[in-house]
Amino acid sequence: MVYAIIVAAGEGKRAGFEIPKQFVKLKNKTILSMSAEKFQNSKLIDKFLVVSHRNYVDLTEKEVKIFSKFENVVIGGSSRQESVYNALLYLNKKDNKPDLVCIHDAVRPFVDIKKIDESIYKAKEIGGAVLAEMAENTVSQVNNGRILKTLERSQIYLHHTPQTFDFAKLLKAYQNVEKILSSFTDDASIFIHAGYETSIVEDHKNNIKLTKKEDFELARCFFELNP
Ligand SMILES: Nc1ccn([C@@H]2O[C@H](COP(=O)(O)OP(=O)(O)OP(=O)(O)O)[C@@H](O)[C@H]2O)c(=O)n1
Ligand SMILES: C[C@](O)(CO)[C@H](O)COP(=O)(O)O
Repeated sequence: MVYAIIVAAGEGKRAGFEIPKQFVKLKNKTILSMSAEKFQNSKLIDKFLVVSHRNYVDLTEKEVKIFSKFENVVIGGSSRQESVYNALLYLNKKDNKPDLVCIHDAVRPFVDIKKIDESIYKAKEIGGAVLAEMAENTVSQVNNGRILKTLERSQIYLHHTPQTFDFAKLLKAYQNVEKILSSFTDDASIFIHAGYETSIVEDHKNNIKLTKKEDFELARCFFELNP
C-alpha cells in the first residue's frame, strides 16, 4: 500500500499573500487542489493525507474532499518536518500500515505524474527516492557573502518533492531525530542521516516550489501552457 502525504500546513510568510499560498488560485483551481489531483491520478497511489495548519482545516478539507483517494486531514506542526512527522504518527496508528510513503509539498503543483511513479518504483527497489534537478549553474559555498569554494557541479542536485520512502524506515529515521526535526530541511536528509540508502530520480526544472510572490508569475505562465 502506498500513501501520499501532502504537506500544506505552512503559512506562506515569504509569499506574503493574505491567505497561505496553497489556497491561491491559478485560474479556477487552488494550488493545493492542483497538487492533490496529481496524486489522485497516479495509479500507484492508494490513498493520501493532507497536513493542514490548525486554522485552515475546513478550507483544506473543502479543497480535497472531492478526491476519492483523500483519507483525512492531519494537523501540522511548527516546521515542515514536524508536519510530516505528525502524518507518520497518524499512519503508524493504523492496523494496515503503508509499505511506502510519498511525501509532497502542496506548493509544487506542476509535478509530473510519471515522475511520482518513477520515485515509487525506485523507492521500492532502494528504500528511498528523491526527485531532484541537476545543477546547471555554477555553485559555490559562501560565508558572509564571500565565496569559500566552488563546488563540483556534476555532483550537485537540487532536491524537489515528492520524496518516497519505505514507511517503517522513515518512521524510525524521524524518531531518531524527533527533538531536532526543524534543523532538517527535507525528508531525504533525515532518512540519509539514519544511514539509509536514497536515490535521485532526475526531475524536470518546472516542478518549482512556489515560495515567493514572484514564483507565482512563473506559475501563471506554466499554467497557461499546461492547464
Ligand atoms: N509548518 C509547516 C511548514 C510548511 N509546510 C509545508 O511544507 C511545504 C514547503 O514549505 P514552504 O514553502 O516553506 O511553505 P511555508 O512554510 O508556507 O512558507 P514560509 O516559510 O514562507 O512561511 C509547503 O507545502 C508548506 O505548506 C507544512 O506542512 N508545515
Ligand atoms: C522539501 C523541499 O521542498 C526540498 O527542496 C525544501 O527543502 C523545502 O524547503 P522550505 O524552506 O520548507 O520551503
